Amino acid sequence: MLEKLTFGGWRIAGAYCTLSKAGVQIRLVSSAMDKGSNFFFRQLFDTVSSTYTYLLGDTGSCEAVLIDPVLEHAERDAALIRELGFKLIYAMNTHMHADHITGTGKLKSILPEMKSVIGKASGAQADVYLRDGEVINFGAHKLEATATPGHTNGCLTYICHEQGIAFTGDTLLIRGCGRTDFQEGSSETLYNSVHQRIFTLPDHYTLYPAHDYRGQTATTVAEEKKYNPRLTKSLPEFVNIMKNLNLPYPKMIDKAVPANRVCGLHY
Ligand SMILES: N[C@@H](CCC(=O)N[C@@H](CSS)C(=O)NCC(=O)O)C(=O)O
Ligand SMILES: [Fe+2]
Repeated sequence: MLEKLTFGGWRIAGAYCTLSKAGVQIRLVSSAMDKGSNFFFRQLFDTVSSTYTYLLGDTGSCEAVLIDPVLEHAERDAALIRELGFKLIYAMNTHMHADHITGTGKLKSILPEMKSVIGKASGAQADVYLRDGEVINFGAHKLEATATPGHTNGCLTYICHEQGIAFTGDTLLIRGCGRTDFQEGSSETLYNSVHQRIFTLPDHYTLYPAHDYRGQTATTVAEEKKYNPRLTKSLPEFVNIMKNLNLPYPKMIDKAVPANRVCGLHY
């Protein structure tokens, strides 16, 4: 339900996000990406796992989707969604995470009308399973699910062509990429996914990863094609780099993977 607040004759109304008085309307919700297309974008962060969660909305219909929510922030995310007057229709994961428990299960109990979404090849439970090329609609906007396996089998990149943006999960990180040494990791598969499905997008597309560990927020296809220190290399060089990353296992992996297999329903 859209909350309406009034003060001095002015009225604030939900995700239409207008301030109105005597026929005068001022738009409140704006976004760095708003090109007059009713597209709302907000990047949220979890400092513990360095995970980005993305809230996307259609300010005309008020329908919204959340990408990669984190369990510990389900209340924060639900409060923001309510404040802005959005109706969450999908909480989607880019893959079955190993470093944190997804917020989708808890969000379902707070906002029961929403559906959880994950790639069919992830092997995880959800309300909606996506395969390569399938599309999620929210209001007038679309996200295309593109299979980008390699970090895990079920990794999906969600692309919004109309805005020139893509959510790459852990497949492509800013000047990096997802590790390939656990779950169903395969360096060759990840390399091919990035080169065939992400680097073939237009150069200007902005890429939003599921994590960043160095304080960066976004990148572009052109930047990563030029500066990614792993993926600009040949396939054999890339495989060798990945073999020698020697990263410690994520602290939460033994709790997170079983919980995420049921989309965080039992946490
Ligand atoms: N230290 C963190 C885990 C960090 C980590 O392994 N990140 C993953 C993405 S989460 S599955 C990764 O792929 N990193 C690639 C890299 O090059 O850093 C923890 O303990 O949770
Ligand atoms: Fe991951």
